[in-house]
Amino acid sequence: MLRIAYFGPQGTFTEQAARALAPGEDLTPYETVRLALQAVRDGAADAACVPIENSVEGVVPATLDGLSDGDPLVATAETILPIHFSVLKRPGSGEIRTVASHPHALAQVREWLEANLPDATPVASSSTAAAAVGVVEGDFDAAVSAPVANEHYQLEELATGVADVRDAQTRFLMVRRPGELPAPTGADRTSIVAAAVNRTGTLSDLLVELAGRGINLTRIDARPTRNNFGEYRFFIDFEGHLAEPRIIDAMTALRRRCHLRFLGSHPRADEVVATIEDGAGNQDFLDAQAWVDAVLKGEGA
Ligand SMILES: O=C(O)C(=O)C[C@]1(C(=O)O)C=C[C@@H](O)C=C1
Repeated sequence: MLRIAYFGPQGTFTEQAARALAPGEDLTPYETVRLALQAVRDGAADAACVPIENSVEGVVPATLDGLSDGDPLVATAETILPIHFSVLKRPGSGEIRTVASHPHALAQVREWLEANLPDATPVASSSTAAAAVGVVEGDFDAAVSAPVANEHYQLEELATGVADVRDAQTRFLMVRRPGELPAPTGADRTSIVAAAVNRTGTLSDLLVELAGRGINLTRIDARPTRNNFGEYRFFIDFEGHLAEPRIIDAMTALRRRCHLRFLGSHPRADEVVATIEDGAGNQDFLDAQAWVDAVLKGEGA
């Protein structure tokens, strides 16, 4: 049985994602994303499930930072969950003066809170489930949690199906120590961290390597390196798999231009097939290489 670390405690959206990605495996909650990733680095877990990106609030900074520092980890699978919340309180409790949740969750219910609990002070907690635990323990009056949190904690639903934006979604990754990559499917995502020198046009130079090969980006984020003020790392996700000739061509070009960390190539949860422009397919790259090889051997010109 695989040992799966996940961003907990029990009752987070991440636990739901871990159950979907690793059904029947041995799941262990960790209080922070960093600790869940550390468990994999230390060998205490075979893989970790962590949130990466929400359709309303954007990336989860703790995950980006946790993947770019420390020993390398690579994503081997992803899942996307619909996100709507339940607001939980202690059974029979009175006035709601504080309402706690993960900052990403609070940001997704800001309008609902203004309309329904205008006098309650929002308080950040380490996760949506940690907020529910805090309500049980009397630290807060209400928690904005995943609906499944109600199965773990003895709380009462004040409201459910709460979301400022309908159809909000969060994408989660399963990450492991580097090893064999999942096979390409044609609907894959590759993730890298690029640390380029601070000079005019540096980001544009990196993006040109991808755009020039017809590779479609699915996300780009910048995070400070935390060493020198104003110095950033770029987190770039794009369509395709490292095993494809067109992606190999792009990655070798990027590797010459900047320091790269590979964060994985794996099937996309939404199964969206990669956009391939005319002349930019894998066979085009193979044909071009075969022509150069023939010229070198004196078999063509
Ligand atoms: O706190 C949780 O339940 C989580 O799994 C984290 C998280 C996030 O990091 O965005 C996951 C999904 C929701 O968008 C809100 C919180």
